[in-house]
Amino acid sequence: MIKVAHLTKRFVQQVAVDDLSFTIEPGEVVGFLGPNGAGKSTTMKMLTGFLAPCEGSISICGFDIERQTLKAQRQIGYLPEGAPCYGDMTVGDFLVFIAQIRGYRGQALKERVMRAIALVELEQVVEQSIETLSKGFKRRVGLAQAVLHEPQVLILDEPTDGLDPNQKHQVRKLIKNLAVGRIVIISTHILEEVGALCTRAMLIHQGRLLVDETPYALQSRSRYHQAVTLLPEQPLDRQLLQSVPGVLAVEENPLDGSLTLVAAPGQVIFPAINQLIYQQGWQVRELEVERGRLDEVFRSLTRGDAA
Ligand SMILES: Nc1ncnc2c1ncn2[C@@H]1O[C@H](COP(=O)(O)OP(=O)(O)OP(=O)(O)O)[C@@H](O)[C@H]1O
Repeated sequence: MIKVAHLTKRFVQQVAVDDLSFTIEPGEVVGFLGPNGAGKSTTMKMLTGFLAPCEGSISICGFDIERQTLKAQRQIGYLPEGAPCYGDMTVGDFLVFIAQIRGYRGQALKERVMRAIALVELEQVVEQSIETLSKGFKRRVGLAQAVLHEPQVLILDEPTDGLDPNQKHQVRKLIKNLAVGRIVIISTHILEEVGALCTRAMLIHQGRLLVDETPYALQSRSRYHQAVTLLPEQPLDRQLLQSVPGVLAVEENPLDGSLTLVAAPGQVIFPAINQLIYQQGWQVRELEVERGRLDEVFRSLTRGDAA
């Protein structure tokens, strides 16, 4: 378990982290969200013991990060932002080096390195120098060093930043596999990642914890929660659509000519819309219900508008 109480970090110019408190249980995958400069990386650096807090306490699996730093750090695998590695080393040599730093020798070292290589599927590049790898493989090498000692806690700073969609998919799959029974904290600017990967979303803004809930609950704050979007094959009677009970607004999407019917808060409009389409005999090519738009929720919360 991770317990954070009243965590605060001040730099000369500003407060980067401002009185954060939370606990995280094994099995949780927590997404740190927030605009640039929100304090996500600073929080991660304090969680991993690389930066001392000004105030507050952090306990990692029962070990205090300031008083029992090494014991706490043994529980943690950390992928820093950008995943710096030694570029001129081969992947294999780098992982052996990390295993040695972690205190492994002989057969145990060999086994750890082999297991990490297998876990993040690095077999084909073991002999290659790190600087010649694609971004996706570099990130995987970063993940391999983070999981080598099989830590209970994984802290991953923007693990899919800059990757192409295939690589993103692969790294997310890896993280999901690694998450079983562990605590995983990732920071990300990619909102879809939160829905795809996380069991819990923590939105940090100006160093403060603004929201701490499931990704679904976060989506439900959207104006478009339960909205129905339809792509008609003919012009539809908008007034009729607008008059359906629970419909708050009808919006046209000029890019594809589809219509989005916004539901009033707490209303479910899909069945009534579906019925209306059937009754009127309208030809509709696509019809879908939205869970909500995370980018809109993110913007409204971090700009201070009501969500
Ligand atoms: N070593 C430092 N010295 C002074 N200020 C710092 C230092 N590290 C971070 N900051 C400041 O603290 C604030 C929080 O930075 P942090 O890197 O934690 O944000 P972030 O949420 O990770 O941002 P991003 O999404 O851009 O990575 C920023 O205003 C940053 O400029």
